[in-house]
Amino acid sequence: MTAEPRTASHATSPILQITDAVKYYPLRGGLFRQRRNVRSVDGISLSVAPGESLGLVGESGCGKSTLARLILGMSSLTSGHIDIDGIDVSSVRGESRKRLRRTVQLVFQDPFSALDPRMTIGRSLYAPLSQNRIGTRPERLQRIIRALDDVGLDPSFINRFPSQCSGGQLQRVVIARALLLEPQVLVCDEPTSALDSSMRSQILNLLAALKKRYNLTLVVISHDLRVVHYLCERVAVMYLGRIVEIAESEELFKKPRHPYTRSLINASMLEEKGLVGCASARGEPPSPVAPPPGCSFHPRCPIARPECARALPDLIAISDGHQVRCPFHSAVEEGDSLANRTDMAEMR
Ligand SMILES: Nc1ncnc2c1ncn2[C@@H]1O[C@H](COP(=O)(O)OP(=O)(O)OP(=O)(O)O)[C@@H](O)[C@H]1O
Repeated sequence: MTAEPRTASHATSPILQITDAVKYYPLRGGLFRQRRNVRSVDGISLSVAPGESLGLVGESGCGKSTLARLILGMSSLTSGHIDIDGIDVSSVRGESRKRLRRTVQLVFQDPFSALDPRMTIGRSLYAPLSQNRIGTRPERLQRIIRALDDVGLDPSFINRFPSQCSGGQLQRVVIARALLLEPQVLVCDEPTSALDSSMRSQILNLLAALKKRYNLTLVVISHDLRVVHYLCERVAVMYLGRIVEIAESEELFKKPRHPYTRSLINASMLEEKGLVGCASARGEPPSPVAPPPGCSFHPRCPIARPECARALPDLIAISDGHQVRCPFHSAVEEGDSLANRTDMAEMR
């Protein structure tokens, strides 16, 4: 691995600004037909600088993909505001939706389902260019060849069908398709979870190199902490629709301050030792339909006190760029940290 993936860039104004984003899905039915909601995203505020990479981590169901869909304008906000490069994502229609597509693109999790098996790679790549009326036919072909070259594939892939490609090659095609409209922001939802470990490193290296070459802003969603540790300058930890901790990647993995972040890191290290299936924190995550009162992590928290059940703690700044939603954060032990592990180096 040669590229230096993580470099900080905070001086400029944000390209992505999320302000108090809420997404509730109404639940119908139930015994007394009462109105209830799944609180998928429950008041998230974030800003991401141009060229920065932000990781979103948390257990399954914490709202990572919902937040990604909101950023991409694929789902509407219940309340709050999302702005990408001056585009108000919540009110995009017609031409501004096209502008949004040219600004932010999604790298899908599963390359096998992301591409139509009946279409050649060339036709799959041609479609977004013709839909957005970009260039003449020869210019579109040139763009496709350049995008394939960017991801390390030669022009012969234009005539191949997905079934004639490996999983790693297909993920490269998916990344090429995301790059075709020259976006500034790439949202990568579990970009390597469908790949084996050797392919995973290659795709991570490719994303890091592309970020550097095109000054891309990355929002990386992953349950694999090593992926965000490798690719991201900052990491936000989500629990039940809220951010519980956010910090520069190195700081977060060396000095996690929220008990939930600590337990995620512990679980990640146990999984690497082959103890798969171990819970990241004791018990199951509570239902997002009826989250516990106060701090929603308190029923599973090893350092919970009676007052944790009473009021939702604020996200408080404990050092420059490091915020944590726990007033008892100083009781969280540092212990062994993911950032100190030698096997983290193997990702590079
Ligand atoms: N369309 C929907 N209707 C109702 N509930 C939904 C919908 N989409 C997501 N949810 C619920 O919102 C919560 C957050 O889901 P989301 O997929 O965003 O979590 P996640 O962190 O991305 O999980 P995973 O890692 O498993 O994809 C879950 O409880 C999920 O069941």
